[in-house]
Amino acid sequence: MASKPIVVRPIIISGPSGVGKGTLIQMLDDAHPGIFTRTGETKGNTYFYVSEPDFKSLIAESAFVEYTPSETKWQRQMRERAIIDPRYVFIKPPSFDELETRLRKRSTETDASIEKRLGRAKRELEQVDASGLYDMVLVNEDLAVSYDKLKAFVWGSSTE
Ligand SMILES: Nc1ncnc2c1ncn2[C@@H]1O[C@H](COP(=O)(O)OP(=O)(O)OP(=O)(O)O)[C@@H](O)[C@H]1O
Repeated sequence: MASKPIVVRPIIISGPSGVGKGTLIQMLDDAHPGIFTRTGETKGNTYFYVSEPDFKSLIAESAFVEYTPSETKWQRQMRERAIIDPRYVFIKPPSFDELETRLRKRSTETDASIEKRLGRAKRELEQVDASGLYDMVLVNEDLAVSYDKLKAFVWGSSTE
């Protein structure tokens, strides 16, 4: 008897900069090495940063299979094309002030960069509820509670 194919549904975790995505993903990865990220996949190694002029040149050279200026638009395109069927999680901060506090405490950005990230976060947060895109919207207040909720979603079907 032929065995049933295993259907793997990727999980796309998004949310404003500084909300705690990396922290939560790291916790999942530590608990289950190799399932969520490949060994050796790290920021600054797996991702490549280019300047805006270089990015525009690459677009002109058709170097990308796909690019988009807006995350929401990209996620909508993914859904509509239905090539893969990911589950989408959006991580929200408990408040905008708390997001700012986390970004400042992390001390990885200049003030100008923090302002830019906060401006973008405001626009992203305004779109989330109306977008209807997300299978789970998780407010990352207490890290341990958030991790439990994320785990329940990843391994089960909880949408809370
Ligand atoms: N629930 C939480 N309560 C308090 N601080 C938190 C919580 N979750 C994460 N943090 C802290 O907030 C900061 C930002 O977290 P993190 O770097 O994971 O954000 P990110 O969403 O991955 O950001 P980016 O998209 O810029 O990489 C870190 O210093 C992290 O320790």
